[in-house]
Amino acid sequence: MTRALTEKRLVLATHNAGKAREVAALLAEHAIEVITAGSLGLPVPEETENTFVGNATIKALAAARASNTVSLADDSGFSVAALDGAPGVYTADWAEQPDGTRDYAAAMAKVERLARHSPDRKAWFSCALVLAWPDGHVESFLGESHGVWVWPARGEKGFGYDPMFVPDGETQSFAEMDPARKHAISHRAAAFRLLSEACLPRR
Ligand SMILES: O=c1nc[nH]c2c1ncn2[C@H]1C[C@H](O)[C@@H](COP(=O)(O)OP(=O)(O)OP(=O)(O)O)O1
Ligand SMILES: [Mg+2]
Repeated sequence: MTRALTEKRLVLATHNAGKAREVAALLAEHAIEVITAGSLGLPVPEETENTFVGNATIKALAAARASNTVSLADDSGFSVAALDGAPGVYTADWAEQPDGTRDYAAAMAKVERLARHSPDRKAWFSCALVLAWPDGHVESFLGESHGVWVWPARGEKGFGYDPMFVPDGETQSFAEMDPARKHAISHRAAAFRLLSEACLPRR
């Protein structure tokens, strides 16, 4: 049985500020407040699964158990058809530098270098959203946004790989468009729509 989300506050189990901003905005539309994992000093669990839903489940359950509060995790990534779906669940790893910081310009350049020889420019973002309760119950949702990768990367808005992705039917990259536009058509918005249909009681 699907479990409804009746709480008005939940823990957002992410340490990524770009994601936190987008998910908090989606929740605010339903008058749900967010407690950040950072403010509770929650540990960053290892993402050992090979699916987005698997890794989001690890992060959501760890936060729910540690905080004794219903928690929402987002695991997401960028996939390129010519690379058989890579970097996929390893999207964050491709940006990781030896000193632990992330360099997205370098990560995007790596994608371009490996994919430039293929005429197939199809790419997509995926987002798994998992809600977890302290008793171990979970609800999972997967959203995608399909389009093409472009080079050179363009735009300053958004975060991560946004500058090299143009969704189908759009001319601007995710990093060029108004945040409200990304918000309406993104993988994260698609997953959130499913979550909201399944778990958010209609008022
Ligand atoms: O809308 C997006 N626009 C651009 N890039 C994006 C997007 N959504 C995810 N991404 C990238 C960021 C990160 O390189 C990877 C997710 O990795 P992922 O492990 O899920 O998140 P994370 O480590 O940044 O934060 P955390 O695990 O604490 O939630 O995909
Ligand atoms: Mg992560």
